[in-house]
Amino acid sequence: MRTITADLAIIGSGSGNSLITPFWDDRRVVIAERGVFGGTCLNAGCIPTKMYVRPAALARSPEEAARLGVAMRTEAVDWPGIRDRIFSRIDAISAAGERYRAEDLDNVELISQEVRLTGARSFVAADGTRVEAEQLVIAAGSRPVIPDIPGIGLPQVHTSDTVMRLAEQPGRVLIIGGGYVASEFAGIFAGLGSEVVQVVRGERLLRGLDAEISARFTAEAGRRWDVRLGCEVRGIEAARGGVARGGVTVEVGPTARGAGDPAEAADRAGAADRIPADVVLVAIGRIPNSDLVGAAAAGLDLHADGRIVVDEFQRVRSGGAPVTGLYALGDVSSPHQLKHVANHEARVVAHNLEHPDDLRRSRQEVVPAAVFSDPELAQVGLTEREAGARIGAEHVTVATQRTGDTAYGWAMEDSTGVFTIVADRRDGRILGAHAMGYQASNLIQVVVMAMSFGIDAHAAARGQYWIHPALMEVVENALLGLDVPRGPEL
Ligand SMILES: Cc1cc2nc3c(=O)[nH]c(=O)nc-3n(C[C@H](O)[C@H](O)[C@H](O)COP(=O)(O)OP(=O)(O)OC[C@H]3O[C@@H](n4cnc5c(N)ncnc54)[C@H](O)[C@@H]3O)c2cc1C
Ligand SMILES: NC(=O)c1ccc[n+]([C@@H]2O[C@H](COP(=O)([O-])OP(=O)(O)OC[C@H]3O[C@@H](n4cnc5c(N)ncnc54)[C@H](O)[C@@H]3O)[C@@H](O)[C@H]2O)c1
Repeated sequence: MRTITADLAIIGSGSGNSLITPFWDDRRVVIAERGVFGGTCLNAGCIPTKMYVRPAALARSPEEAARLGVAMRTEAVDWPGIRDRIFSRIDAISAAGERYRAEDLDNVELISQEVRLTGARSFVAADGTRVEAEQLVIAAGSRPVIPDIPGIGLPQVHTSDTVMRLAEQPGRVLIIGGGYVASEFAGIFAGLGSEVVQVVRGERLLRGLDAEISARFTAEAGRRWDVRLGCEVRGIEAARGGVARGGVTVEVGPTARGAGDPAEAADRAGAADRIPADVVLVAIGRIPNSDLVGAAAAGLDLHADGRIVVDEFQRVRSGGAPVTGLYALGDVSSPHQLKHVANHEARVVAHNLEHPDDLRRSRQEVVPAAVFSDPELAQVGLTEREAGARIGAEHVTVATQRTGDTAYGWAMEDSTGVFTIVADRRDGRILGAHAMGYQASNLIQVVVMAMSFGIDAHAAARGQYWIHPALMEVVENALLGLDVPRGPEL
C-alpha cells in the first residue's frame, strides 16, 4: 500500500480547504474528503438555505403588501426552477474547487475517501493509502443527529443534507426540532406555500436565545405555521393511500417527560395525533464527526458531546496537553457550529501552521449568530439574565426598542421587530444584543462592532451620525434607552 509523506495533511474540505495558502506552494499537502467537496456551508448549509430564504420572502410578500395598500398575488412557486438555480451555482463551485485541488495543483493531493487517524499526525484512507504528515488539521465538521424513532429510515424522511434537493415542493412538511435548522426550514417551506407542522419537545422555539425573543418568536411562528409545543414524534409510517405522492403518517403526542404524576404521564402517553405529511425533516442538532476520524482511538481528548478538545491556539489536546503540529477547527471542535467561527479559526490555524513559533489565539469573546427564519433573529453576547449572573443584576441596564415605534417601522407598518441591548450601567459597556425582525442579522452588526472595539453605549449612540430615517434608528434608539453614563457628543 502507498504511503504519502506530507508537510501538511487536512481532514475535511469545508473550512479546511482554506488552509492551503500560497505558503504551501513549494510544500506537499494532502487533503481528505469523504463527501462532497467544499463541506456543509457550501453544499448543504448556510449558502443553499439562504438562497431559499429569499424566494420564500418574496413569495409571502403579498401579505405585507396588503397591509400597505398594495394588492399582490403570488401566482406560483417554481420549486424545481429555484432548486436548479441554487444548485447549478453551488455544484459548479464545488466541482471547480475539487478539480483545482485534484488536478491543477502539483503539490496538493486530494484523497476522496473517508480517513481515520492512525496517530497524532497520520491517517489511513479506506483504500489503505497511508499519510504521514509534519502537521495535521482535523476540520471534519459535524452531521445531523438521527433519532431512534420507528420509521426513521423511510425515504420520505430527510435531513438538511437532502431536503433542499427534493424533486418537487412538498404539500405538507412535518419538521422535528425547535432549533436553528428546524426554524429556518419552517420559514422557508411556509413562505413558499407548503403547509408546515413543527413538532417541538419544549415550550418554546429556539430556547438558546434570549427568553423574551424566544417567546416572541414562538408566538410569531405559531401565527405563520402549525407549531406543536411540548410534543414528540413517536413513529412514522408509510401512508396507505390518501396522502398525495406517497407520503407518510406521523404519530405525534405530548412529551411524557415533565409530567408530574404517573397518571398524567400515562394520559399523555395515550394521547396522540396522526398527522399526514409528504416529507419529514429531522433537525434535532448536529454531532461532531470526531468519531468518523477515530479521534478517541488516537488518544485525543474529547468533550462529553464528542467535540475534540482544543486550546486557545486551536491545538488539539491529548491527555490534557497540546499535541505539537495537530490542530482542529470548526464544528468538530467548536461549541458554536457557525461558519464565521470556523472561518476565523481557519485563519488562526493557517497562521499557526506557518508560524509555529509565533502562535495566535482564536478570539471567541464576541460571537454573533442569526437565524434566517420568518421573522429573522440575531444575537450577540449575554442575555439580561446571563449579564446579571456575571456582573450582578443591579449593574445591568436593558433597553428594548420596537421597530414599529421608529420612522422606518411606520413605513413598514411593522408589528414584529424588536431590538434589545444589555449593558453595564456603571460604564456603558455593551454586553449583548438580541433582535427579531426585518434585517435583524444586519442591524446587529453595529453592536457587534461596538462590542468588538470597546465602544461604549453612549459613544456608539451619540459619537456618530445615524442616517434618518433608516431602519438602523432602531439600534440608535435602543442604545439611547440604556441607563448609562453620558460622555462627549458629536
Ligand atoms: C442547514 C444548515 C444551515 C446553516 N446555516 C448557517 C448560517 O446561516 N450561518 C452560519 O454561520 N452557519 C450555518 N450553518 C453551520 C455551518 O454550515 C457550519 O458551522 C460550517 O459549515 C462548519 O464548517 P466545518 O469546516 O467545520 O465543517 P464542514 O464544512 O462540515 O466540513 C467538514 C468536512 O469533513 C468531511 N469529513 C468528515 N469526516 C471525514 C473523514 N473521516 N474523512 C474525510 N473527510 C471527512 C466531511 O465530509 C465534510 O465535508 C448551517 C448548517 C446547516 C446544516
Ligand atoms: N443561521 C445559522 O447560523 C445556522 C443555521 C442552521 C444551523 N446552524 C448551526 O447548526 C447547528 C445545528 O442546528 P440544529 O437546528 O440541528 O440544532 P439546534 O441545536 O439549533 O436545535 C436542536 C433542536 O432539537 C431539539 N432536540 C434535540 N434532541 C431532540 C430529540 N431527540 N427529539 C426532538 N427534539 C430534539 C432541541 O431541543 C432543539 O430545539 C446550530 O446549533 C447552529 O449552530 C446555524
